Amino acid sequence: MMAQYHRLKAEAGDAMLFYRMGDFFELFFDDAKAAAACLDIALTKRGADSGEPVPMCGVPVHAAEGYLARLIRAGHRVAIAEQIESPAEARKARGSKALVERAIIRLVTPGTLTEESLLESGSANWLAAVGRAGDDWAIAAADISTGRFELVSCGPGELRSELARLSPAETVADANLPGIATTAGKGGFDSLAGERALKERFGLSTLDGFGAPSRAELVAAGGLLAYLDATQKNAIAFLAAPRRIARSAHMAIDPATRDSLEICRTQTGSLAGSLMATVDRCVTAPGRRLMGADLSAPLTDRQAIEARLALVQWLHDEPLRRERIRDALKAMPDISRALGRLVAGRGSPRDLALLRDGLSASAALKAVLEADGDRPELLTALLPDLGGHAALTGRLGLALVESPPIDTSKGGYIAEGFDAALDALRLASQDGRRAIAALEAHYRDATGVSTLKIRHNAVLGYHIEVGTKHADRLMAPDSGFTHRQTLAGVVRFNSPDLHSEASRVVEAAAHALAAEAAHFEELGALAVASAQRIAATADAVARIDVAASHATRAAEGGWCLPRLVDEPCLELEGGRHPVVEEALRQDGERFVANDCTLAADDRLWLITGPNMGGKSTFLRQVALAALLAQSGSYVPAARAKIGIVDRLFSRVGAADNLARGRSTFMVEMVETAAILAQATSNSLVILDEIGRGTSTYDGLAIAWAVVEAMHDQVRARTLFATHYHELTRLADRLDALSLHHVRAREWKGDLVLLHEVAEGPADRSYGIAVAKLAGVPPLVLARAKAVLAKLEAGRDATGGIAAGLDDLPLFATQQVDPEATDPLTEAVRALDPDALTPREALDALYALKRLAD
Ligand SMILES: Nc1ncnc2c1ncn2[C@@H]1O[C@H](COP(=O)(O)OP(=O)(O)OP(=O)(O)O)[C@@H](O)[C@H]1O
Repeated sequence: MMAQYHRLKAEAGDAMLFYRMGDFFELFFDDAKAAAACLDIALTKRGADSGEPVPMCGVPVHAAEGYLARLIRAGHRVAIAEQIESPAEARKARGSKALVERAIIRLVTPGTLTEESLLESGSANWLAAVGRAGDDWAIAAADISTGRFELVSCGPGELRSELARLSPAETVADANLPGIATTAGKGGFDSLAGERALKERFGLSTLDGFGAPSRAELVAAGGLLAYLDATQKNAIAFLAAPRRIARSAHMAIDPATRDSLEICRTQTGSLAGSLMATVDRCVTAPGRRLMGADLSAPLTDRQAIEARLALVQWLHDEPLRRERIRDALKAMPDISRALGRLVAGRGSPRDLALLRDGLSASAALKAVLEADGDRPELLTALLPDLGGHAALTGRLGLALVESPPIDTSKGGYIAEGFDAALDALRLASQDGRRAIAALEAHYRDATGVSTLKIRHNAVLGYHIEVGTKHADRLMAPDSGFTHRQTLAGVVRFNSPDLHSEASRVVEAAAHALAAEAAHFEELGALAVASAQRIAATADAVARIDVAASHATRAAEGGWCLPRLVDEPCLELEGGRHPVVEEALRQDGERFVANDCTLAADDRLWLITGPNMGGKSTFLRQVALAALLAQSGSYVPAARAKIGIVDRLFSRVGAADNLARGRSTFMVEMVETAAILAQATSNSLVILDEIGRGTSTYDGLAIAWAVVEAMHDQVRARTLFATHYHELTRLADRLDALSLHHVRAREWKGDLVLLHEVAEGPADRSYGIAVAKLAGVPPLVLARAKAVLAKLEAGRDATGGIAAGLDDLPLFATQQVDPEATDPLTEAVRALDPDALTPREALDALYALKRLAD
């Protein structure tokens, strides 16, 4: 057995090996130690290997899923080694002491899960494979729990953003990718192998139907399919035809921006408090997953966005229609995941019932939608996908009981009346059970033992049981009973009549079970045959659910339909931050709405004002408005006009980020550099107190230069919040920059924050007033005031730290002029190598070196 174990363990590699022994999965050696610690189960010892006791632990097979979930969540991967023959078969084939043959039937990894209990219903579970061909990179991503399959090409700089959009449960690659956690792939990262695997998988002779994937995409797809084959073994993971996603089709949002805007998760990793949590009103699991995908990847194609918005508006403007449709949606179970399990061969009759109910519900939804004449285009396009399953639902409706069990071993999921032969078998088994009950009554009479019972267990099957003191009566040679077993307190017997009735029951039940299993297989195959169309239905339902959710949320919060335009502007009237607004409302406070009017000739807003004044909130609400609008949602504002944003950047100055324990200033500068390199004139950039993580002089200097570069070079719509009051001087020189501040007032010595964004610079900084608000002791406050007075007097006398900056040449004239020369260049140009002797050449070299020094 140990030899077999070691062979399987070698095949499992770094995955833990679940080794099936009867009713348990056993783990040995280091696997046992790691699993016992992670699962908090007993670590024992068994036998010896090379003279050492073998550490061991085990989990019962029927409860394995729960343990698997915990191991996967803790970052382990698990290989399942099953018995692939019964002990009887092993004995028959290889003698009485033969070892049962085992094989790894599946590698359970975070990116290849299909079980309900291992997955989050509200989010997709992506497995991503990264491929590369020369300078081109690509990601092939699959969620085999629902069959989604995407191919995305990207430049080397975009890889992280794309992975951040997908947020995969597992990423596989051929080699280590710096800064990205990956699992080693299982080969196949090769464009020819990829092409072959895709063709084979989808039964095609050419991939033109998939839009002729790029070489890098084929490399990625090859790696992905090889990994799926290696982990799923003989089961076929569910994959719909791949969708090629053009990188430019959605707003580029890099990982730092996603973190900072807390789109699907907060910075601490929770759903509560994220944008998703405040926006989501979906009533189906596929809808919730699509909502997450939409918010993670807002569109850039105006028409596509407007098509989504038209559907939302259609649902928003008619509350009764909306409620009718949401009611129909509520009846919809998660058919995508049920289908994923069935395709992978891990489905149950319960999954078939989910399909039956879900597909009937979608047909009902279709009827509700068709009752409305004037439909938006997107809905008309979705309608056909909602129906067309009548044959399948009809058959499932007849075949299955109302709510079938997940466990098939006891049968009972095929409905009465579906199969006459099955009904007859069930009847026979029932008759037999009734006959056994009659036999029990008869034996009680005949023996006079009123406590006599006919029982059933796995070892003896049906048997007669009496208390020890009555046993003698049945022991008599002519009693007609045969003794089987004596236990403390009871004695057990058999009889010819019982034996024949019991055989009838057992045989009929076994045949009934087999008949049910055959029906399950046939029905499963029927469902799997229409997998692609069922997946399309699930997608259509999800799209409608998302639109209904946006409509509901907009109606709840009084949000507006945004107008999208191509020119780079961003106008919000009465804009609000949805998450902060909700948090304030829970505390019974009111959110102060603010306007924003960025335009080509007023594209950089410099915002000053006291701490806690609402600068960060304002910045983020503008970014979120663009993100929501482009993902097809209404916007928390009274009016919104938004020029399509191609890339969104949000950076928070180092000091705000301290809790994350990085070398903060460095990170801030790296990220700022990325914005300066990547943002375009169609981007939206939010910079919150950039430069504050270093000394005042350095920080101001960097902030100053970044503002100039954003204004002159990048020309993106930019909101820049800062405490460096000195920056406001830039307004005199940069014509598309304007000054704004969050208002505050001091009233009877106390600071009142108004959270209103107004024009012009802040009159002063109020830092000490905020400190007072925070409860800094009066003595310290008094001292701070004295120090401040001294500093301000000094500043007034010298012009402050920014004195002289007004004389600085404009940023543009600071550029390196390619024509300008320096003495070293002139000296080099003056040399004529052909006219020099070796000795003169050496002298010239010394002269140049001196000049350089
Ligand atoms: N428009 C608003 N209406 C009502 N309350 C608001 C508004 N904006 C912000 N607040 C409240 O003020 C708090 C502080 O806001 P925010 O973090 O945006 O301030 P800040 O100016 O960026 O502060 P700091 O400079 O210290 O980072 C928020 O948590 C919120 O409770």
